[in-house]
Amino acid sequence: MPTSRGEGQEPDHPTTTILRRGGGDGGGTGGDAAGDGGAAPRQVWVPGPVIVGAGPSGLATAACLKARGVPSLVLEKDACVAASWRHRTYERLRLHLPRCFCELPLAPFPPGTPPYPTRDQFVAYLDGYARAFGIAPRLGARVRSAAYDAAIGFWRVTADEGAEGGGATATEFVSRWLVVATGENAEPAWPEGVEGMDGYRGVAMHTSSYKKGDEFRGKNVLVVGCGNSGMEVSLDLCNNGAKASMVVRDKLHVLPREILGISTFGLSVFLLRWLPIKRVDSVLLFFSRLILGDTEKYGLPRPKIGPLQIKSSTGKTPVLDIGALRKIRNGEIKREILQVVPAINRFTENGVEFIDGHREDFDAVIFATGYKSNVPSWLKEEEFFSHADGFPRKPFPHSWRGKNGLYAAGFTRKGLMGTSYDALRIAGDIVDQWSEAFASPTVAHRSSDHRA
Ligand SMILES: Cc1cc2nc3c(=O)[nH]c(=O)nc-3n(C[C@H](O)[C@H](O)[C@H](O)COP(=O)(O)OP(=O)(O)OC[C@H]3O[C@@H](n4cnc5c(N)ncnc54)[C@H](O)[C@@H]3O)c2cc1C
Ligand SMILES: NC(=O)C1=CN([C@@H]2O[C@H](COP(=O)(O)OP(=O)(O)OC[C@H]3O[C@@H](n4cnc5c(N)ncnc54)[C@H](OP(=O)(O)O)[C@@H]3O)[C@@H](O)[C@H]2O)C=CC1
Ligand SMILES: O=C(O)C(=O)Cc1c[nH]c2ccccc12
Repeated sequence: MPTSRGEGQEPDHPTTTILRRGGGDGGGTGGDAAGDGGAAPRQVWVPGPVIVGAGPSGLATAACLKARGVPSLVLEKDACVAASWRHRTYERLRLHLPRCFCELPLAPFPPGTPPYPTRDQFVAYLDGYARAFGIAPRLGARVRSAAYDAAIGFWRVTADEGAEGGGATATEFVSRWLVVATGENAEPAWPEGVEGMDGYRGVAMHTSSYKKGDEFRGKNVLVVGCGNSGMEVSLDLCNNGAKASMVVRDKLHVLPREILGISTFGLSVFLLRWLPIKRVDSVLLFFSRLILGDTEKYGLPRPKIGPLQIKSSTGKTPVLDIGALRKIRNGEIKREILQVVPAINRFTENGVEFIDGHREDFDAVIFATGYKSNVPSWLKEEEFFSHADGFPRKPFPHSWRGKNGLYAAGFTRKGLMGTSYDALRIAGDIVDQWSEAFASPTVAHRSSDHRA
């Protein structure tokens, strides 16, 4: 194993070693010198990969590495693992794909888990997963920059720690490998060009902050956006006695969650083994019409291209209906169909003005306008990751590996199945290099000889 030049082991992460502390006090091992205003960040050498993000993708990658004897250091900005699921989803959320497509490698869901696990069951599964593989991420470590240092052949990853207490401490982690696992849904996407939000007297929020419908009982709520979040939040509002209206700005595919008792997703995966994607789309649309009726009649016209083709080319997930469509049909969820972008022109004091000029009062406006990657805000690399959207430039199945030890876990636009694929591929690739490092004196020498 490559050896370190550092002074001592970090107590909570035995895989890391302090190389140098801020302010140039090369000899100290305590935390005293770290984070002095303006001082260089303290440095920690990480023998295995640095993984950014302790969601399903980061945990799965760390577990696959651990199972094959390679340590890693997971950096997580929040105070817990699975923070997106725990803190940025609503209470009644269930996985919309059956559990067999959402399991992470090497660990099935516990017996008794229902076919579509609830959010709390999924979070408990992820907590147990981290425990089972002994993954103890460095929590409260927000990565603010990462760059490859070609001169030494290592990644320099800088994280701010302890920001909650006021004074953030910067630490630079130095590693041969960097796994980006910050997620496709790292930040809420707000529509641009909607003015007047400051003067709006009601509640304006993104679906990532929506928890439950009770708070909106009896209220008039506008949901902007009609993906799975918009549909499910509208349904939850409706089930909790709120009056929901939904902005639908474009055509979309709504599919039943199940067809003939089989999950629509499972059926798709099965059919794709035998048929081209276009034919599978035809089958799905045939059954969807049979089960849901003609969605155009309810103001939800379908795009010309099929749902799986759209998912595969743009990443846009079809809506898997869990009951909202019936509410739309019954008029319990009102549609504000507006084909123009942006659909809302501006906020008024008590509601919104739509692009066609009509105004309506709303007690709350919930943006279900999706998410974006945050990779461009911190990764100083543009060959593998696109700066425009923060995704790898190459689509699945080539999206997992870049150059110089850079990897992406969970950017396949294929949900948790994509996460498992990435984790296994990435771990396999790093394990091969790790084994070579043991065998080859050159690589081992290069690692151990590094002085930051
Ligand atoms: C509401 C919702 C429901 C979904 N349901 C399903 C489903 O049923 N089935 C399915 O297959 N997929 C589903 N998805 C897709 C979803 O993206 C994945 O399921 C999964 O959460 C992706 O895991 P991840 O680890 O890649 O990202 P995340 O779970 O988002 O984890 C990323 C982690 O990185 C951390 N992080 C971000 N930036 C930094 C930084 N700069 N420094 C340090 N840490 C950072 C975050 O705090 C977070 O903990 C759903 C998505 C949403 C939004
Ligand atoms: N139960 C579950 O498992 C759930 C899973 N999810 C998953 O989470 C991910 C994110 O889903 P979601 O949050 O719905 O995001 P999506 O990106 O899937 O959907 C965003 C929606 O907002 C619309 N939109 C964006 N900007 C505007 C605007 N300015 N005015 C009007 N409409 C706008 C989009 O329209 P357009 O299409 O025209 O761009 C689209 O309908 C998906 O992968 C989804 O499948 C989400 C909820 C529940
Ligand atoms: O939940 C999501 O958004 C997913 O990405 C899961 C998913 C991947 N491919 C699909 C095709 C149809 C519906 C959901 C998905």
